[in-house]
Amino acid sequence: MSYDYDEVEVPADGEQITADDDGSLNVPETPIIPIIHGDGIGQDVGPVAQRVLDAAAEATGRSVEWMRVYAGSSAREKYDENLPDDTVEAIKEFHVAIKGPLTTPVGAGFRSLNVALRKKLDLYANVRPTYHLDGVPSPVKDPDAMDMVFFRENTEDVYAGIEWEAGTDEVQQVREFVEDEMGFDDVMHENPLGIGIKPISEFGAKRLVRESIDYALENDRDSVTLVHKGNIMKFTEGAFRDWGYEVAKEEYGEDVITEDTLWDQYEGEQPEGSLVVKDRIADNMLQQILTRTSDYDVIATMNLNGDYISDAAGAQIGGLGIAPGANFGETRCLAEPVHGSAPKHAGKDKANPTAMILSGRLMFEYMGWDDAGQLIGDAVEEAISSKQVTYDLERQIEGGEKLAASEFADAVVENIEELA
Ligand SMILES: NC(=O)C1=CN([C@@H]2O[C@H](COP(=O)(O)OP(=O)(O)OC[C@H]3O[C@@H](n4cnc5c(N)ncnc54)[C@H](OP(=O)(O)O)[C@@H]3O)[C@@H](O)[C@H]2O)C=CC1
Ligand SMILES: O=C(O)CCC(=O)C(=O)O
Ligand SMILES: [Mg+2]
Repeated sequence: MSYDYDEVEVPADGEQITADDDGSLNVPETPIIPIIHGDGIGQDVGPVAQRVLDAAAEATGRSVEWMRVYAGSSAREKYDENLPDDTVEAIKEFHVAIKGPLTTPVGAGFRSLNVALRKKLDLYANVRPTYHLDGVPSPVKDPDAMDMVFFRENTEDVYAGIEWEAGTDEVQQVREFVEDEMGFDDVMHENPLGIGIKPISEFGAKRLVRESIDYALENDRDSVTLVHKGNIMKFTEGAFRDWGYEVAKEEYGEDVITEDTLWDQYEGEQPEGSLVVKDRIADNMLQQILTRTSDYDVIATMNLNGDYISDAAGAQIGGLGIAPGANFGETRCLAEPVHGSAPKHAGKDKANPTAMILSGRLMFEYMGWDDAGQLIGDAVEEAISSKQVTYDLERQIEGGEKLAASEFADAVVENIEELA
């Protein structure tokens, strides 16, 4: 196969992951995997996570040929742009990739490159499994009760970036349309004001909810909860809830029961092996994850709610340094931690690489490398439970040994070699 990239060097060794028409992946023993190290602490956690993933691959008789691709500051240096076509094309072509965080300026400047990647690659499900690792300090009494998997719609909502800046002709045009043509003539305060639009489609909602139910059924989970603010945003978040229930009722037959049916037919006692689909209003849900943690399992929600709730849930299992994630589309995966580029900690070799390492675990699992994934999880847990931790956990663990990001990765690699 020949590739036509401007700046990306395709490794001479290694093979491409390919996909069949039925959506199954063909993963060679030496796959080429694109990696974006990321901005800010991405410079620290990206390369060291790569080292841990190498060790796990090697310990299970495989190897990864990494292919550096660029976005954010690294792309500005190489290409003088934020998100080169090379990067998008490489991830498209090679199917499975991993990235560190990318910085987005607040209030002005370019739009999120993270969102752009998800949209351009149609990675519609942002999946964030949130579970407690042995030995990780947590602000809650029973951190093990947190074992949720967040499915966040990744391509629409106010996150899609349809908005107009205060003082522009465009915002005035939209204002006049909304007031004069649509009849909302007594709703907005006087200028200056900014306006944004929140698109939520049946297509987007249904494919996300479908993905979450499939996951729940395959993994013997007890429930999928649709999280929305549909009492207020009736035709967007309320519609998401309604479309979600439609998928559950129309596409899964008796495999799935709704919470209403659970009460009407089973007096609230969930039948063994069943999957219940329920819904909760988003503000209530943010307290329920703390007060009734074990009642929730798989969560399906829209882009902005999913962003907020996954950081909040991450705090319950020890903070953002620990929380992994991955974006999925048809035959594609782009793994990335929940956290951002944490600029104040950048370049100090101190940020916790666990979230990036465990995102790599998700990527390996997507590739069918479950044994390598398990090894990574065990090796990380072993390091943390023996109190070898980075600054974020050390400040909460009595007698903890504070390690640099690279030293923590060394400890995990050592554990991988011992456990293998
Ligand atoms: N997917 C992506 O690429 C994302 C990008 N971003 C972008 O990142 C930038 C910074 O965002 P910000 O709101 O500060 O959120 P961040 O997630 O970058 O950081 C917030 C805080 O979380 C803690 N933290 C985050 N990551 C780690 C880690 N690996 N190890 C230890 N602690 C960690 C730190 O807390 P403390 O200082 O208390 O130790 C840090 O100050 C923004 O430009 C934002 O747009 C944000 C989220 C996701
Ligand atoms: O794109 C960004 O800068 C922020 C995105 C974010 O917070 C997230 O996806 O969790
Ligand atoms: Mg976020």
